[in-house]
Parts: sequence; C-alpha cells; structure tokens
Amino acid sequence: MTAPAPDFYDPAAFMEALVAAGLVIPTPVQGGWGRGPVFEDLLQRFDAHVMREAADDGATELTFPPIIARTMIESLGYLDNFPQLVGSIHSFFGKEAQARELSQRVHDGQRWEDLLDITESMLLPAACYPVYPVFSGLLPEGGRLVTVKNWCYRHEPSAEPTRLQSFRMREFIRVGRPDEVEAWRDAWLHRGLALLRGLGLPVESDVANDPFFGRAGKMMAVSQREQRLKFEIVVPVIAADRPTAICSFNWHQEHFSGKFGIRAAGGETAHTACLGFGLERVTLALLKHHGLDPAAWPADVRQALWP
Ligand SMILES: Nc1ncnc2c1ncn2[C@@H]1O[C@H](COP(=O)(O)OP(=O)(O)OP(=O)(O)O)[C@@H](O)[C@H]1O
Ligand SMILES: [Zn+2]
Repeated sequence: MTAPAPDFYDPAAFMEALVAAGLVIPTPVQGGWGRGPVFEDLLQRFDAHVMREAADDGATELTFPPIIARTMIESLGYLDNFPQLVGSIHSFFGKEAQARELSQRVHDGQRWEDLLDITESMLLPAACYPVYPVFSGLLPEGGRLVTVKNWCYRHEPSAEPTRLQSFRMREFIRVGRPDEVEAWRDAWLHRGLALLRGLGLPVESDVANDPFFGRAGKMMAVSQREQRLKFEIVVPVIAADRPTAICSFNWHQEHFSGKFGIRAAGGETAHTACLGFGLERVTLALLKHHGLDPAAWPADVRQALWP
C-alpha cells in the first residue's frame, strides 16, 4: 500500500479534486452541490447493495415526498430540539397588487420575503419521520419493518464536502416489543459494520448524540449518551482524528409510539428504532479510500457493487 498523500485529509483539496473529476458539480449553495453521473451511479449502487444484503428481512418499502406537514414537525418536538436545522416552505398568497409589489422589489434589488406566508409544509429533516404515523394502532405479532429512501434537508451550510444541506438517507425503521426492537438494533450494528468493512472502509462504531440546541440540549445529549440510545458508524473522510458518521442507529424507545398511539401485539406501548445510511457520505468515503476512479477500485469492492 502506498502512503496517503500529505493533503489526504484536506477538505478543500478533496472538494477541488471531486469537482475536477466531474464527480461533484458546484452550485451557489453551500452543501447544495450537484452530483455527476459517476457519483450518482456509485450512490445508487451502494443503496442497491444494502437492499440486497437486507432482502431476507422483508422490509416494506414506502416512498414519501421530501416534505412533511408542519403539524408533524411541531408534534415531533423538532422545534424544541433542533430549531437551528429547520427548513420551512413559504409561498405567495397575495392578489394582483401584492404580486406587482413583489416583482418590483425583486427588480429593484430589495428584500421581498416578507410578502410570503408559511405553507402547511416544511422540508423533511429525516427520512423516517413520515413513517411513524403509519404504525398507529395495534401492531401484528412480531411488529413491523419498513424501509425508505429520501432527500433530507438540514440548515447546516458548510464548505466541507461531507456536510450537506440536502442529502439522501436510506433508512430502516423497526417497530415492535421493546426486546424485539433492541435486538434488531444490536444485530444491525454488527451487520452495518460488516457491510461497510466488506467494502474496504475502516469503520468503527461509537455511542453518539444528536446536535440538540442550546444549554438544555447539552443535558439531553448527555442523557442520550448515558442511555446509549444513539450509535454511529464512523470512518475518516475529511479528518484522520475526527471521523465522519456514515450510518446512525437511533433507539427512540416510546418517543414516537407514545405520540402516535403505536401498541405492540400484546397491547403494551411499542418501541421504535431506526438506522440510516447517509448515502452521499458513504459515497464520499468510498471515493476517499479507494480513489476517484471507480474502475481502479479493489476487485472485491467492485464485485460487491457491480454484482
Ligand atoms: N449534513 C449532512 N450531510 C450529509 N449527510 C448527513 C448530514 N447529516 C446527517 N447525515 C447522514 O445521515 C445519517 C443519519 O442522520 P443523523 O440525524 O443520525 O445524523 P447526525 O448524527 O445528526 O449527523 P452529524 O452528527 O454528522 O450531524 C448520518 O449518519 C449521516 O450519514
Ligand atoms: Zn430515523
């Protein structure tokens, strides 16, 4: 093996190389870059690989748009925990006169956003959120397993290639008796590590916490860690000493099932857990570790992704 180049973990140099190779297409939005055909092909191939590995689990695939009801965001407590990340959809509800004013202000280079009003929707921050209400009521024996893939929005603009404002997640969502759900989470933690190591990524898992807002948020983060409710699989992508989370496991216990009245087959309140692969981050990790030309990737990695 050759030693990595000195700039191996320079995020700006990595981004520049991705752009020069046509893998990534710059746009004026930080963390809003476009994907070239090779990048997108790799991302879809990784997703297909995950779906093949999970095929025997029999997850039901559901598809939702990348928007979510404002009332859902309110009831999920997202505004209490992550107000810094939200994306809210606004539109124009005015009449002719206001439309003329809007147009005039745009042409005059003045601010115009106060002429908009909120709509009933917000941008989806996590692919699993629309799924929980689907489970409302009494679950069948053995609970349920659903998978979704979706675009997620988080307002965390950054020039760093692995921190996007709009990105995709492949998630699996398990709901059932507390012991079933915990066992599923534990099993997938091992499966996830094996799957990613099988693609030549030097991944590790660790207890983690969500980026809860503010001072009260610090305490929530500590408690989440103490209860070991969140795990991440991490791999160095833009820094050797600060590995990037490419897959996260969240055990919500009764958080969602209490809100949406989800009961296990025996009648007790169910538990839920989800796991999500960050698809752009996995793709970036593969490019970082195997090089920017997928034709030259190790044979076993190619075999897994080009079966
Ligand atoms: N801003 C982002 N850009 C790209 N991928 C992301 C981003 N935020 C999260 N992800 C991916 O989605 C997965 C699931 O999201 P989750 O909410 O658990 O992330 P997170 O723990 O908040 O991530 P981080 O701690 O890095 O902000 C993460 O493991 C990661 O791979
Ligand atoms: Zn989730």
